[in-house]
Parts: sequence; structure tokens; C-alpha cells
Amino acid sequence: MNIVYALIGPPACGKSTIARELSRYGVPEIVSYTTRPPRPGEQDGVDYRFIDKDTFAKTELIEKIAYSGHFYGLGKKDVLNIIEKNPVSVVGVDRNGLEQLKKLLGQRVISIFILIDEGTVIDRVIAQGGDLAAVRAKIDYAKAAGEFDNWQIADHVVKNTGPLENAVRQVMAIMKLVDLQPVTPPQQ
Ligand SMILES: Nc1nc2c(ncn2[C@@H]2O[C@H](COP(=O)(O)OP(=O)(O)O)[C@@H](O)[C@H]2O)c(=O)[nH]1
Ligand SMILES: Nc1ncnc2c1ncn2[C@@H]1O[C@H](COP(=O)(O)OP(=O)(O)O)[C@@H](O)[C@H]1O
Repeated sequence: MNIVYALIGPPACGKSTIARELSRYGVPEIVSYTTRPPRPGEQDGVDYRFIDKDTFAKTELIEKIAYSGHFYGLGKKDVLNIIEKNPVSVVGVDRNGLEQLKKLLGQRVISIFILIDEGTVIDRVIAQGGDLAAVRAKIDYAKAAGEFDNWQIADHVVKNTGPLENAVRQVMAIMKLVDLQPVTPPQQ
């Protein structure tokens, strides 16, 4: 049975980073649509599929959100295409996204909660010169929405408070991909 592994967890816990690392091992990621314009360095089809509002309105999505004046969502066809063609794939979602995926795919979805504490998130954002106020607001919102407690509903929990490689290896072990070697070099 082909499986989509859904990475869940609070903002900045490392969902996108882990998914990006997995793509180096040939594990495809289901990429969201957004109406937000690309930021410098972002690639269409890798970070997001960047589309306009009319196209977004016409695209069949399994879940969507409005955030900061832009729309984001997961395409139904993308989910079905990827699961049909790949034994193992990955997607980063919030709790509602996970619920909608389960409605569509049933037991073909396995969830992995990426565990992190608030202090580590803040340290990482400061270390990378990120917008601390914006992240604080997101963390507060995520706390209120219970995103920090979603380990309770997850099938697996992986800690991402140490080196990224450790978390990636644990996720790959859950995926039963322990012997895979990277197919592309690390990102700069
Ligand atoms: N529900 C849902 N949320 C998404 C999707 N894609 C991105 N998001 C969320 O939208 C928010 C904004 O994302 P982004 O514009 O990349 O901003 P940033 O996370 O602040 O850098 C983040 O909290 C993402 O996790 C999606 O397909 N569905
Ligand atoms: N193990 C790790 N060690 C150090 N920094 C990390 C690690 N995992 C993720 N990060 C960094 O933390 C930040 C948030 O990660 P991201 O993947 O964007 O989170 P999410 O997709 O869950 O919001 C990024 O800047 C990323 O480079």
C-alpha cells in the first residue's frame, strides 16, 4: 500500500526543512498552492506552486487557509497523483490538513509529529536573523489552536531539537527507508 507521511507540528518545528531533505533521497513532496508572490530564492513547484487568485478559485483543494491576505491550499489531484505513483511521499500540514487527508486517503496517511519546544524555535529564528515578532505571533496562534499538543493525535513523534540529520534519519526509519542514499547533493 502506498503511503503519504504527513508531517505535523507547530510553526518552525522543521516540517518544510525535513521534507526538503527527504526530496534529496528521492521522496517526493506534495507542494501547496499559494496566491502569495514568490520571495527571492523561492522556486515554483519546490517551495510552493505560485498561482493567481482566479486559478486558485478554480483549483480543487482538499483544504485551504487565508493567511496575511493570501490563500494557501493542497490540491486534490496532486495528492492523488503522488500517492498513486509513489510508495512513499511526504507533506507538511496543519491539523485540519491532516484530517482532510485522512478523509481522502484513510489508512494510506501516517502522521509524524515533529517535536520542538518554543525556546528552540525562538533561538533558531534569532540565529537566522528572522522576524521574531512574526514568529512569536505565529507561535501564540499555534498554541491557541493546540498545534503544540498534536503529538497526541500523531502516529509517530520525532524530536527536531538537535542536528537536522538526526530528525531526518528518524523520519526515514519510520518510512522504512533506512538504506537509501541521497540522489542529490545537500543544499547550500
Ligand atoms: N492549511 C494550509 N496552510 C498552509 C499551506 N501552505 C502553507 N501554509 C501555511 O501558511 C502560512 C504562511 O506561509 P508562508 O507564506 O510561507 O509564510 P511564512 O511561514 O511566514 O514564511 C504558514 O503557517 C504555512 O504553514 C497549505 O497548503 N495549507
Ligand atoms: N535540526 C535543525 N537545526 C537547526 N535549524 C533547523 C533544524 N530544523 C529546522 N531548522 C530551521 O528552523 C527554521 C524553521 O524550519 P521550517 O522547516 O521552515 O519549519 P516549518 O516548515 O515547520 O514551519 C528554518 O530556518 C530551518 O532552517
